Amino acid sequence: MQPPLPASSTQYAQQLRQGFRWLRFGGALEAEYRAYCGRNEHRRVLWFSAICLVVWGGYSLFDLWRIDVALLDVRQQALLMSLRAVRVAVTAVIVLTLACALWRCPMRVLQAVLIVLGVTLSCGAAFAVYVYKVLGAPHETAVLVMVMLGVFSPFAVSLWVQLLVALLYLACVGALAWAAPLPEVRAQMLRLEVVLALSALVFGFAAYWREHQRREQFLYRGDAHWLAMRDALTGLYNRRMFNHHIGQLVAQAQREGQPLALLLMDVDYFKSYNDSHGHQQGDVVLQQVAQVVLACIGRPLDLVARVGGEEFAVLLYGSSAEHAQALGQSLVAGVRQRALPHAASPVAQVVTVSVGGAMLSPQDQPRTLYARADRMLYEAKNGGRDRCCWAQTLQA
Ligand SMILES: Nc1nc2c(ncn2[C@@H]2O[C@H](COP(=O)(O)OP(=O)(O)OP(=O)(O)O)[C@@H](O)[C@H]2O)c(=O)[nH]1
Repeated sequence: MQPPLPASSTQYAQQLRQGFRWLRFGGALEAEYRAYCGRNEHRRVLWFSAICLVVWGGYSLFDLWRIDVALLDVRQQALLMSLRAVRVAVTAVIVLTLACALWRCPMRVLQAVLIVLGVTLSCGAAFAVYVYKVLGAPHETAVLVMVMLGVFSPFAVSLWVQLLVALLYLACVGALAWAAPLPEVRAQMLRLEVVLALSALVFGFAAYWREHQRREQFLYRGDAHWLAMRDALTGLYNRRMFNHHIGQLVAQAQREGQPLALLLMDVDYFKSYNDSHGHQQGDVVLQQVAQVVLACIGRPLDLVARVGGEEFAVLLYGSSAEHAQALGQSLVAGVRQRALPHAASPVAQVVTVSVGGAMLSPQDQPRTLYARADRMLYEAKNGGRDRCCWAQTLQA
């Protein structure tokens, strides 16, 4: 359980200070951001592809109804058939995207399908305009700007991928202009190319700021979340998180019949240390002590918190009494071995700690377990400090 957050507060704050104008974070933050973005993507893509299906399907049905094949010559009929084949292919890609979102397929697959959808949908729409122009049928070029909106809407892909799709789209319109059999069709496709290039610029700019804002929100949220859960000096959990976890772990241990140990640790004569070495140096000692504790625990469910000024708590889930007692001794020895000079301490010439520990009993509440460990801590203090005392009985 320690630490559950991959990045530290300073990493979020540092990235905010550094900026991210290329829409990319450094180190592990980028992976964390992508995982954060991926949480609700399936639902968004589901809605997006459902809307695409309605719009694209609606236009396809409308075209089936309005164009009379009998009035076309053989070449025109072949062109219309190829458009219908394109319409079916695009509809299939939309349905595939819908299915991927519905069955919550892996993000990588969803992203790949969205790219294919972006390319086929936009190029399919450009091809439709081309065919109508060649057939002399009326068409609405504004639909293509809507397609551009569709290219820049999907949330699951980055802006760079969206721009790539837009470029492919523009290349497709350019190719159609080049292949156009009539000069007026070519001119129409070239005009379209200019309109689309301008709209890609506008939509791309808007998409840039949307992603920039999203990334900024992620960093602020990450920083605030980290600070709400952690002690800023040591990076350990704070008292609030400790209270939350002890309640959960006590309930879980009692439900599953697992042992749970609580150790409370307090730096000895810390007031004298601050008085003689200064508060800043005192802060360094607290950080060193936190490192000792972190070095001593290693199992995934072990939890360490700074629960007071110079007081730390360790929760060991599933740990035997022997293991917990040995760990208490290691904490005392570990801090002593750091050999942090403490000339004002009557116990030793170095910083020492006292530890009190207790095992959870079946009738315990979080507060009774805490009270028992706290009594042991006082016993360790009264017994001369620089030691670990353990509750002999399970009763509070
Ligand atoms: N440097 C520093 N000091 C702190 C911090 N939080 C609390 N303290 C100090 O910790 C000291 C705790 O003193 P006491 O509670 O009297 O305990 P003690 O001097 O360690 O004595 P014993 O616990 O009986 O051994 C106080 O002087 C606080 O000002 C902190 O974040 N940094």
